[in-house]
Amino acid sequence: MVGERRFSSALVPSRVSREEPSLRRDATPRRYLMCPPAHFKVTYSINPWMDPTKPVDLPLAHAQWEDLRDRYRALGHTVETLTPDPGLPDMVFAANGALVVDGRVLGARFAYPERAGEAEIHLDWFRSHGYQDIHEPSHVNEGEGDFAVTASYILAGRGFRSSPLSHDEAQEFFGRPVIGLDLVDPRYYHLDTALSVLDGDEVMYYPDAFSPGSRGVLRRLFPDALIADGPDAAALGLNAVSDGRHVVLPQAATGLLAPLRDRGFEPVPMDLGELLKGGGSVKCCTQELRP
Ligand SMILES: CN(C)C(=N)NCCC[C@H](N)C(=O)O
Repeated sequence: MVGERRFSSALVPSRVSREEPSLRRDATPRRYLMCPPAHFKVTYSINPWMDPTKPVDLPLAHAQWEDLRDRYRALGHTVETLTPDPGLPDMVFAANGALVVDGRVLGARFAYPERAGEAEIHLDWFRSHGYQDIHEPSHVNEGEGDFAVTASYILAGRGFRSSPLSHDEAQEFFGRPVIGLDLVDPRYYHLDTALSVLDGDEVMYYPDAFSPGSRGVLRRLFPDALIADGPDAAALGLNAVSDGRHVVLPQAATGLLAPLRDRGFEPVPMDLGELLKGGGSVKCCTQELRP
C-alpha cells in the first residue's frame, strides 16, 4: 500500500536521496513554551496511561524535564517557561494549552474539568508577552495535543478530546485548511500521540490510531510518510518534536531511529519515563510558538 512501507528508496524525498548520504537536513531555530513539572502527580485518570496507584518520582520527573529543556537550548532553540500552578498537576503538558500559528493564538478549552484552569493561565501568558491576536475558543480543543501544523495544512484530531466544531473554528481563525482526522484507539487520544510533523509537509504516523477514512486521507496527503509500527507508537514515539533536522523523541521508540536517519534526520532520543505516567512525552511538554 502506498505510504505504508518504510525503506523503499522510492519513498525517500529526492533531496535526501541515497546517492547523497552526506546530505543533511536544515534545522530552523524554534521558540517553545514549556512548564516545569513542579506539581506533577497522577491523582486522577483521564487517559489509559494514567494509573493513580503508581507512584511518581517527582525529582526524576523534574530532572527528565530539565534535560529536555536543556537539549532544546543546546540545539539553539529558545525556551520560555510558564509558572506551574499547584492545583493543576497536568500543566507540564504545555502543548495542550494553545495553538500558535503566524503569531496568532487560538486558546484551549479542555475536555475534562481537572485541566480546565490551564486554559486561562496560557491566555494570560500570551496577553502578558505581547501577543495581540488571541482567540478565546467557543469549542473544546486541546491545543497542539490535537492540532499539528504542516506547511500546507493544520491537521486536527477528534474522537476523544477536541470537538469537530473546533476544527472549523481553527480554520476560520487561521485561514488555513484544517483537515479533520478521526482517532479511534483510546491509547492515542490526542493527535500528537499518533502523528508528528517532521518538516514541511513530511509527517510520520501510526495508521491503526486512525479510522479507515482518515487513514485514506493521510495516504493521499502524505504518500511518502514514515509509517510507525505498533511498538514504536506504544512507546509514544510519535510524540516527537522536529526542528527540520533534529527529531527529539522518546528513547524507547528505537524502531524509528533508522528510518529517520535514512531520511536525513538526526534523532535525539530522550528519557521522559516519569512523565509518561501522565500519558505524555516530548511533544506534550512542548508548545511551539510559531512566528
Ligand atoms: C501527547 N499528549 C497526549 C499530549 N499532548 N498531552 C498529554 C496530556 C496528558 C494529560 N494527563 C491528559 O490526559 O490530558
